[in-house]
Amino acid sequence: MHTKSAPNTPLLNVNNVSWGIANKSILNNINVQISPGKFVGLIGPNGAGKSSLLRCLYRFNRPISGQITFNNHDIWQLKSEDYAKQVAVVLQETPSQFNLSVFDVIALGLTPHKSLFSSVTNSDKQNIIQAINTVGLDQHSNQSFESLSGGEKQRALIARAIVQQPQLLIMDEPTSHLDVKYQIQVMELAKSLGVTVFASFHDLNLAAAMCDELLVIKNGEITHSGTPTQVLTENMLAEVFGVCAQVNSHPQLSKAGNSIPHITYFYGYE
Ligand SMILES: Nc1ncnc2c1ncn2[C@@H]1O[C@H](COP(=O)(O)OP(=O)(O)OP(=O)(O)O)[C@@H](O)[C@H]1O
Repeated sequence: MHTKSAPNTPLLNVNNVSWGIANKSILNNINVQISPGKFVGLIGPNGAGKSSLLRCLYRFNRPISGQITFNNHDIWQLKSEDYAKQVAVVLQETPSQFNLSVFDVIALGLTPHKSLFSSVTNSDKQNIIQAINTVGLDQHSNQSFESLSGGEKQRALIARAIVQQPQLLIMDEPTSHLDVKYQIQVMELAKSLGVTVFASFHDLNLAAAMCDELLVIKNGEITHSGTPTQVLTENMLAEVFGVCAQVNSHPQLSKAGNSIPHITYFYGYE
């Protein structure tokens, strides 16, 4: 399946999706539309349902009701390898990659595109090397993946996603263990790929700077959506996150020339 969606058709459409476990409702009637080429952020307090929703999108959680379509196809009707060709996932916890080298981990991005016994071609190798260079890991290509720093691991996983050539990149708090430089670097790298990205964030200022649109989830329901300026208001921060904050404009504009909201938190308020 390689159909591209028309510019105004959502790439991903989440229609009235609910999910829960053992009679506990965790996601309630979620409606989300992600347009092609957008960088969309998912924010919300701990336990709000961010990972649960993202897991529904990469078919780890099967919704109890509702439908998720990708390019107008129900994702549960697609063959798993077809969906894996189109959707790459970068998670917060790096899965153990045994003793694979950085090169080998990045080469795993080819897996959905290869039949069982087909070998890595010269052009595949060139694509892998190019992805390694893009994320700045050329000096680490033969190093074992496990020995990389946290930020280098996340960059290697993004390189794996680049090799996979997906239409949609899903990222679940991919920067939460990283220092501030790597947080910015990993997100800017994801943004530079030019693919549609749906990512969850805890750092709301980073989300404001990176995202075209934000969705807020609380208690398993989407409560706010829109541009960062529309969503990141002092009222929303008080209602949803329970914090007292002031929202100003960041001194920089976004690459598209839009104002970027910047949050200053106040301490000592209940
Ligand atoms: N497999 C599961 N079994 C039982 N409860 C679950 C399961 N998955 C999620 N939950 C519960 O659902 C709620 C939402 O969890 P989820 O991980 O989606 O939240 P989150 O917004 O990603 O949180 P955080 O910001 O803390 O990572 C939590 O109360 C969590 O304990």
